[in-house]
Amino acid sequence: MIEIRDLSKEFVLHNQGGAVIPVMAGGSLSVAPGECVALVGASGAGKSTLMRMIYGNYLANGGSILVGDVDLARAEPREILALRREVLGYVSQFLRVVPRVPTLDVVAEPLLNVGVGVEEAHERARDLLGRLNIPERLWALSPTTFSGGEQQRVNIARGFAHAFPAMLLDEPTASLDAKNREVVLGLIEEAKARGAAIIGIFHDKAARERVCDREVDVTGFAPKAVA
Ligand SMILES: Nc1ncnc2c1ncn2[C@@H]1O[C@H](COP(=O)(O)OP(=O)(O)OP(=O)(O)O)[C@@H](O)[C@H]1O
Repeated sequence: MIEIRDLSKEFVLHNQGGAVIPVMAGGSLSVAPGECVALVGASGAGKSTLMRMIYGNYLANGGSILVGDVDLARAEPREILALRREVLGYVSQFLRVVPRVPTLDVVAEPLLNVGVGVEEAHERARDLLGRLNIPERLWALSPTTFSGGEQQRVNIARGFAHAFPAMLLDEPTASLDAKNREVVLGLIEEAKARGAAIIGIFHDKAARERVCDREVDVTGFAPKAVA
């Protein structure tokens, strides 16, 4: 489902004399439906950079990143937007929303975007918000004033609303209490069981060991030392 081949990436710092920072050269990784792969490696190894390239936020310098039949290293912006709507989900660490939109609509929106009816979308949103212990009295309010933990859980509910065939998870259990951490691990397991291919960054080692099938150390994607 996700097939990365011979990926390379370097950053050029135009405001610092055009300094070139090579981050990746020859990275390859493949994730099958129903599989969860954890990206590991020391701070600065390139985990976030790889996730951003897969999501189409950073452009690769070489190689290919196939998600389904779209190559993110070459795709047009409209193809990337369609892929993000239908195929590739991304659960970031922080919620970013349009102000004044009620929480229930924030969570239901990804379903409405793929053509699910309002009733069904709201039903799924209510189910997720309930499971993630967001009190019902908050569902009609915008999450902008919610606590950090509540916003994170709304973000997770939104990220898991549509059954994306491929998902990127950036620290999905960070700073959650034990009860909600358990709910999120359950959502990840359900996504795997329905065939989602998942790539995640999990600093929570126990979570990683429970839901991930293998670890890939992105240090191995670093450019080999050049003389
Ligand atoms: N936008 C950018 N411009 C320039 N350099 C960048 C940019 N983003 C990342 N880098 C560099 O790429 C390298 C990899 O960074 P990245 O954030 O991907 O690491 P990481 O493995 O996710 O680290 P951490 O675990 O600390 O989040 C670092 O050397 C970083 O300085």
